[in-house]
Amino acid sequence: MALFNKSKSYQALQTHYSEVESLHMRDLFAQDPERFNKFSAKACDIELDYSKNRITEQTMVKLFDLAREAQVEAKRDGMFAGDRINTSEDRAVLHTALRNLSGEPVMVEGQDVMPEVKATLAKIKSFVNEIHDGTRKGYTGKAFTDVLAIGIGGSFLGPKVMTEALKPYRQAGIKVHFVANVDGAHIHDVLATLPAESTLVVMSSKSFGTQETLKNTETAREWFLQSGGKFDDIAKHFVCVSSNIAKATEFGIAEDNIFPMWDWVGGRYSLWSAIGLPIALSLGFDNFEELLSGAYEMDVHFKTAPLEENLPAILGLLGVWYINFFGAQSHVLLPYDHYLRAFPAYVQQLDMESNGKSATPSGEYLDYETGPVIWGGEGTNGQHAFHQLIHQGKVLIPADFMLPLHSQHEVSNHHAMLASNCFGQTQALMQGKTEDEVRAELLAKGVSEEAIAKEIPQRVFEGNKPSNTLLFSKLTPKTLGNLIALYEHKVFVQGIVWGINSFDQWGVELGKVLGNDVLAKLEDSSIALDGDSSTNALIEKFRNR
Ligand SMILES: O=P(O)(O)OC[C@H]1O[C@](O)(CO)[C@@H](O)[C@@H]1O
Repeated sequence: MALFNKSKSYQALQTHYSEVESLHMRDLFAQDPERFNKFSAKACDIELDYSKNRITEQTMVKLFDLAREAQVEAKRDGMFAGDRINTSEDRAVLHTALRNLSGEPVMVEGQDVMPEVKATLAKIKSFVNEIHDGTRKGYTGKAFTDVLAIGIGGSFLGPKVMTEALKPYRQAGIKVHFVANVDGAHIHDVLATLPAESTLVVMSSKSFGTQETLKNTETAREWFLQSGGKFDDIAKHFVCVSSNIAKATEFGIAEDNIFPMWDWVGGRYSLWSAIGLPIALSLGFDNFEELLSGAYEMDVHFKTAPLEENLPAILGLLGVWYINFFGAQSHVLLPYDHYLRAFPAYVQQLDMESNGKSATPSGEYLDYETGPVIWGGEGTNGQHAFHQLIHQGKVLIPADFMLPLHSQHEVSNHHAMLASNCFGQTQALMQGKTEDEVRAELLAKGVSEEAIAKEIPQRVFEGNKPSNTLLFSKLTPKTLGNLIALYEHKVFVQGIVWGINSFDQWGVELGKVLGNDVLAKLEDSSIALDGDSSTNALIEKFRNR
């Protein structure tokens, strides 16, 4: 198959781009009162308004052609069917099996994985229920009051962000705390607040080989032993989630306390597996199941809806439009929902670790851009911080706005104010403010012509800045499942279009290897410093601190 930028549909889009580049959305809206209806779609609980994009009907036709030429539909079906699409690691990619509520088998190498998936869910359910009803107790006979969840990357962000997003659904009587960073300040501060006799430690590491997680777990174990726990009590207080059962048992975790996961679940796609145990501990198993069912709903939509109505396809293709034709290098996520404030950080790993690639699986280097920088933060806070650059900076930053129609807490008219800011921002980004409007405003204030001439360039908003708006009724576990799966599949669509493997992450390996080499040098000053002069000097400074 031709590389993305050699394909017929890419060439067609390039010609089309030169025809539409100068169109202003302000005019497109004025010319077509049906624009919202033409460019909006709904799936599950999510309504997507993508009318404020620099597109015409022809743009979308051509983008769908691009997806078809890249065989997005066939490859999507391959992923759901267990094809080994993570070629560099020779693995299937089956996070969708973890929320497969269809009752249909999912085969990997001739074996149905669903019985194992269901057995693990049953194990999570009974474990969580026993913690919540106090059947499982700590070493002094007290019921558990706290959970210390240790993990990093996909073994941290999913559980952390979901439990934060679903705060109103948390179970009373149990608090979940997260530690990821190897910076001792993190675990120090968290441990200082925890009662050892009623704290359950959940260590999550797919590989059971991640330096930060292993160190934090060792530190937690020492703390436990120094706080009154005996060696034999460890089994009551420490459980782990891993696909590396051998390493976990070698580390001293009782086999019964290991929740399995599988190599066909990528770390950044793993919150649906036992990696989600802290979510179930925080919210209760039923809410965890609701999260899974929301993701399943989106899977069904992604699998069955024609591309023209397919939310992940639409979002993915619009991203490609801006990255590869308009030269956008970043994409901003703007949840207008306090509980979703960490959502950009979650999607940052999902997207950047998946699509931060520069070669095809068959070994060709790419001469076009792939994954963008993902960033963002909650509205309205960002409006008083970084939105300035999106409105008037020299770079084009497509935005996704997100808003629940109902707040978890209807306090006074806060929610209407929040919504008005969200919608008002998308409107301002789209329409901008013209020279004439600025002039009229300043003339009315009695400003001189000379001053107006200087002021105009500073006060004009070019507008024509693209945004999507995603509305949902309320941030429930199910809707959050919809939303996360939507972004997972968006990333998949883009990866297919760009012809990359979205499921490996070789780019993080070199840093790990060099980090270990440096650690040895920091801890043993007899090791010769044989690196570059900068790294040698930095090590020297640390040795001599
Ligand atoms: O669950 P593990 O194996 O500890 O890995 C944690 C994270 O580290 C990474 O492998 C990157 O270093 C991520 O992909 C993963 O989510």
